[in-house]
Amino acid sequence: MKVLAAMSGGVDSAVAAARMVDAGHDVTGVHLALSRNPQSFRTGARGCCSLEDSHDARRAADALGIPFYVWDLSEEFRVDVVEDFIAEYRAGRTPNPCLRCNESIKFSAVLARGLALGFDAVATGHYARLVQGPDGVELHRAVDPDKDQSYVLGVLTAEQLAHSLFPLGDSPKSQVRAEAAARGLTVASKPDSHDICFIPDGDTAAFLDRELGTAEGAIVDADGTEVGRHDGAHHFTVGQRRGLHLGIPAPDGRPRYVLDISPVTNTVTVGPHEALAVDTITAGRPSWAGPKRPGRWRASVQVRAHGEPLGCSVEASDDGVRVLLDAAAHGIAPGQAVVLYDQDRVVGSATIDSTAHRAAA
Ligand SMILES: Nc1ncnc2c1ncn2[C@@H]1O[C@H](COP(=O)(O)OP(=O)(O)OP(=O)(O)O)[C@@H](O)[C@H]1O
Repeated sequence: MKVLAAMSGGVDSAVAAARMVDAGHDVTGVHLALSRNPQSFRTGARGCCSLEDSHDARRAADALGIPFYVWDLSEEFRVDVVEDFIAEYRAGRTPNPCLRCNESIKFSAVLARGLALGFDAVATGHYARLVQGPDGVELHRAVDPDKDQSYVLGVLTAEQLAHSLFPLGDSPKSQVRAEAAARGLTVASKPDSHDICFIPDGDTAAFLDRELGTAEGAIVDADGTEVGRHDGAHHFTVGQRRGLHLGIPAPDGRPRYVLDISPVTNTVTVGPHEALAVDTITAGRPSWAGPKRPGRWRASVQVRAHGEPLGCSVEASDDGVRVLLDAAAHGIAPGQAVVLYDQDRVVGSATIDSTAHRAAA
């Protein structure tokens, strides 16, 4: 097979590419330049699009003896990932940019280019497994639960999965690092990336302040009483407890959590933990990793990256899904994805629009 290995300059994608070479595929490495302002060698700051990363990816490709290219997808990334991220916060929602990047860059723009150039598949260092099932290729959780990235891959369609390869899904991270060292790859000890790649200093609030500006507004209790002030509703996420700096303590002395963000009135509503309880999720922009299931069916749902799977029933329509949780859950934020699983297998995903409590309806 002709395989395009997406090489970030990190240890995972270097080992993924190496395994593709070992498997006898005709492998070409590609590094994506995603930022117009790559971090300089002098700052030492690291993002997925820094010059160091591009250099590391090239060195890994050289060590593997494979051709290597850098593709500039910074405009697509700016529009589809960064602008979407900013717009979502502007709308009072909490986006997941890694998921959007997988959806529109790595397995869309890159895959489309790769297929047009005669490649059969894109291989990445994501931790997830592809399993051949009765209806085609299935996406499953990785064996290493701490590294499992099936949630951020939950947006991939059956068509995209058919042209994807995840060579690391069966391996624990420790094994991947040891393998990189044994192969003599210089990235073997490079630290894992954690933050949002286009915010390398990790200060999301400052990034959003620069993009959206600051705007003072009210923090109110559920009955509308003002209990504090904020300087930008985009600093908050539904379920957040820290950083509220309420002027007036709650009468019962218990902590308050963000219940709702209204961008129209620039108001943040807070309340006690139990007021966060919801058991019904309405989500749009659905995508299906296999055939869409009619009627009401059982699944487990993950509502945030690294969240626990929750038992639920699902009703799917053309424009979204309704998820009926078996038990109420707390802090489910609009803008995040619901990823639906059948055991370890991803069935599909959608983006949370609203939540409700059936008993309160
Ligand atoms: N700038 C990039 N260019 C090419 N591929 C990339 C880039 N960023 C990420 N990828 C691909 O997406 C995969 C997952 O990206 P993620 O940001 O989660 O990296 P990671 O788990 O830290 O992996 P790595 O150790 O390879 O950086 C990478 O393993 C790689 O295959």
